[in-house]
Amino acid sequence: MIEFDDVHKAYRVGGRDVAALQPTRLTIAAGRIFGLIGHSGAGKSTLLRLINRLEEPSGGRVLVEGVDVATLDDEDLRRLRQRIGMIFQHFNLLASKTVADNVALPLKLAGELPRREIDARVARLLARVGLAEHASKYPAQLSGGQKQRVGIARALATEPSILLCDEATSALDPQTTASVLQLLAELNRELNLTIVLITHEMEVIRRVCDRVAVLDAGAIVEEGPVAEVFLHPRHPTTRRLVNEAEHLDEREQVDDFAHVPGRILRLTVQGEATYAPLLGRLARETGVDYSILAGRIDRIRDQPYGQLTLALSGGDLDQALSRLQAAEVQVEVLR
Ligand SMILES: Nc1ncnc2c1ncn2[C@@H]1O[C@H](COP(=O)(O)OP(=O)(O)OP(=O)(O)O)[C@@H](O)[C@H]1O
Repeated sequence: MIEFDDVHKAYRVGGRDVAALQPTRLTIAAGRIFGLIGHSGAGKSTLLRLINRLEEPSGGRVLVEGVDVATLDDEDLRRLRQRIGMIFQHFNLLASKTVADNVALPLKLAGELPRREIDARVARLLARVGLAEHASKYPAQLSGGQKQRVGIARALATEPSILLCDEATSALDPQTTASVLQLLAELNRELNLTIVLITHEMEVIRRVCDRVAVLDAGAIVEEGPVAEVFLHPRHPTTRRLVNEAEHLDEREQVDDFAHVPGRILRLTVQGEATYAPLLGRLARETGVDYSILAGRIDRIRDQPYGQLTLALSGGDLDQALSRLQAAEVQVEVLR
């Protein structure tokens, strides 16, 4: 578990303090994938780097597995960092070393394992991330996705319980992003690894995270289970981030529907109910007509969900609304 207990951070710039993180309380449960999202400059990297003390807090306490990281001496801090792996947007691999030597590096620096065991662990890790045949290549000979897999193998070399991901997929194309996120989700399950990832893309959060915190101007403005935050965003920044992911413009959408007659509703369905023949039945039983104005059926991590914007007209509208509510559909009346 990682806890932020009233942690704040200001950087000293040109003789004055610039606040990067407002006093923050946050708990990140062990074994889960926790996402931090926000626009550029929101304070995501600062928050992440406080966990392994790459940044020192200006106040408050950061607790990792119950230990206040500020109290650690150099030796204990070194051990903490072995338990916290980290991967980066631009991979940070050493160009002059082979893939295998990059992965072996943290183990050589730790100086705790004999050469034979290091080699065996590196081979195991490279096989796990799908790079067994690339062990003696150099980073320049790899694709972006392969480089990030090397980064992941290196981060896992010291068998950490926590993995910090700093915009780990931001330099990758969508397909490669999906496969790297899939790998992170598998590692989370196999190793019971706690993953904290930062991103500016809601899609990344939707695909892999269990919980999410939204950062805006150095403050957490919304925090909760991904399905809750993604499907029912409350803060304007969260709504903007969700709309960016959906390629929607909230204002435009309302204007688009101005000429559509009837009541306009947004329906949200989660789990197996997503696939139920809901609308046909509703139309038959209540006599309402429906038209679908916008919608998406997809998954949040492994859970299906559907979100549809509908116009309903004719028939018994009140009965239609109460039937929808009874069918475990969340209904928002937009107009
Ligand atoms: N070392 C530093 N010295 C001075 N100011 C800093 C430093 N690091 C970050 N800042 C400032 O702190 C604020 C938060 O930065 P941070 O990098 O944590 O945000 P971020 O959300 O990770 O942004 P990005 O997505 O652009 O990396 C910004 O205003 C930034 O300019």
